[in-house]
Amino acid sequence: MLDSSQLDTVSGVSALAHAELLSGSQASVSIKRRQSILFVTSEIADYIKAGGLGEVAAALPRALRHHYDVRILIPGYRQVLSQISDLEEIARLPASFGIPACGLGRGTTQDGLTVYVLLCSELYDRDGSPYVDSFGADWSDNDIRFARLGLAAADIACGNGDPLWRADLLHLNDWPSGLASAYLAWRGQRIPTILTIHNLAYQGNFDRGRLSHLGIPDAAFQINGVEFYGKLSFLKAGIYYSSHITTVSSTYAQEITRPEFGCGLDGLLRTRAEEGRLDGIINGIDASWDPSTDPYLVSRFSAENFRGKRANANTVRKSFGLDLSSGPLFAVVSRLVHQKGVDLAISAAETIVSQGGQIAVIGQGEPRFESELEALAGRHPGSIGVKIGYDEGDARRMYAGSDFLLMPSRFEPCGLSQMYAQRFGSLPIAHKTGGLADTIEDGVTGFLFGEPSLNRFKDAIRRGLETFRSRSRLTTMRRAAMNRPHGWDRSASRYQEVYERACQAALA
Ligand SMILES: Nc1ncnc2c1ncn2[C@@H]1O[C@H](COP(=O)(O)OP(=O)(O)O[C@H]2O[C@H](CO)[C@@H](O)[C@H](O)[C@H]2O)[C@@H](O)[C@H]1O
Repeated sequence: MLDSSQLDTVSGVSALAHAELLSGSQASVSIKRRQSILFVTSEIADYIKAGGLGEVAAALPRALRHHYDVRILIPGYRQVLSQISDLEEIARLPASFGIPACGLGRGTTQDGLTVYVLLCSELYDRDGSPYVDSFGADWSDNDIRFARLGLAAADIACGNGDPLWRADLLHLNDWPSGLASAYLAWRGQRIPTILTIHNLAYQGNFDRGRLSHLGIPDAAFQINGVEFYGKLSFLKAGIYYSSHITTVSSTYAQEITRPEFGCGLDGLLRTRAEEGRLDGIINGIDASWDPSTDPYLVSRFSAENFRGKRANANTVRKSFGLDLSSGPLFAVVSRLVHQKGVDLAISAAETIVSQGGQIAVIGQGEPRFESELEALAGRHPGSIGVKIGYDEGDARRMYAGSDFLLMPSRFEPCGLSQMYAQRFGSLPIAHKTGGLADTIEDGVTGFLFGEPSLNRFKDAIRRGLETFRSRSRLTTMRRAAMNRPHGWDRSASRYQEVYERACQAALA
C-alpha cells in the first residue's frame, strides 16, 4: 500500500494514474487517478498569515491531501522565499497586458505538500503584510499583484505552468484569487472552480480605468460580469464566474444573501443560492489545538482534569501586568477592526472590572482601537492589560488561562478563536451571527446574544459571571466546550461533495 507521501510523489506527474488495489476476493486491479486540485491563496500560516484565511489555507489542503493531489499556489512574498528551502524555478509565465512576466517556483512544505510560488520580486518581495504596507495602507499595485496571482492560477490549471501537472479543479479563496475563474471563462476553458468566501467585506474593488492593464475585456464590465457599482471588483468576478461558491458557515451562507450582510453582493449571491451553487461549510481547527500537548502552555490539561488552567492564567496575568486574583479572567484575541466589535468590548470593560473581573487583550489593527485600548488599560492598572501586536504563544496561553473569551463580532463568517477557546476550556461570549451561531451552544458551551448592542452584550457577560460563581455549572460548561468536536474531518467531506458536484456539472 502506498502511503500519502508516496502518493504525492506518484501524482507529481498527475496525468499518470496510481493503482488502487481492490481488497478481498476482487481479483482485478482498478486504475483510478487521484484528482488534482490547485488551492490558490494569498496567505498560508506555514509562511505568512494576516488572519484566519492563513490558518484555513494551511489546514484544509492537509485535510484533503489523502483524497486528492492538492497543491498550493501563493505569491512569492519575502517571507515565503526565505522559508522554502527546496524552491526551484520550473517555468516562466509570460507578461500579459500590464501584468509582468514572472517565474514559477516549485517547492515543498516541511510535510511534503507541493507549493507553487510566483517569483516576481517587483510585485512581492517587500516588507509588510500581503495586502498593506507597514503603515497599514493598501499596496497601490494590489490590482496587478493579485491579477498576477489569478492569471497564473488559470495558466497552471490548464497545464501552461508546470509542464508535468494540470488541475482538475481550482479552489480559490477570497478576492485576491477571484480573477482566476474569470480568466478561464474568457478563454473558454471549462475547468471547475470553487470560490470560498472567508469575508465578503473585503472585495478588491478598483477603478474601471485598470481594466485594460489587467487584460479584462470591456464587454465584461457590466452587471453580469466584473462591474460593481461603477468599479471593477475582483470578488464579484470570482462569484460571477466560478462554478460554485462556498463560505465558511451555514449561517453566514444565508446571511450574505440578505442586504444587511450582503455588502452589495446579496442579489448575485441570492441567485447563486437559488441555483444550488452556494454552500456554507464550517471551518475546522487543526490538531495542534490540544491543551494536553500544546508546547506553548506552561501547564497542560484536559477535559478530565483542568487544574492546569490556573498556572496558565497566572502566567497571562503576569505577562499582561494584572494583579494576582481568583476572579474571572476574560480574554480578547482579535484583529482590532470594526467587524470584531472591539468598541463593544471596550464599552463593556468597566462592567467586567466592577464585578471583580480582569481582561487581557492582544490584538493589532485600526490605530484608533489600539490607542483606545491602551488608554483603557491605563485607567485600570492591574485589572486590564493590553498588548498591541501579534503573538501566537500569548494567544494560546490566553485561550488556556482565561475563563471567558469576548467575541462581540458584528458579523463573523466563521471565526476560529471561539473554537480554540472552547477547546481550551474558555467559554466564548459572542454575538449570535455567522459561524459563532453555528459553533457555540448557548448556555452549554458558551453564551450568545442576539443583537450587537452594548446592553445585550452586557446581559451575556452577566450570565457568564453568574456561571463563574457556581463551580459546578462552570465545570459542566467547560467540559462540554472542551469535548465539542471542531476537527476538519466533517468539513473536508463536505468540500469533497462540492468538488464532485462541480466536476460533474462541468462534464454536463
Ligand atoms: N494579536 C494576535 N495574536 C495572536 N493571534 C491572533 C491575534 N489576533 C488574531 N489572532 C488569531 O488569528 C486568528 C483569527 O481568525 P478569525 O477566524 O477569528 O478571523 P479573521 O477575521 O482574520 O478571518 C476571516 O476568515 C476566517 C477563515 O475562514 C473566518 O473564520 C473569519 O470569520 C473571517 O473573518 C485566530 O486564530 C486568532 O487566534
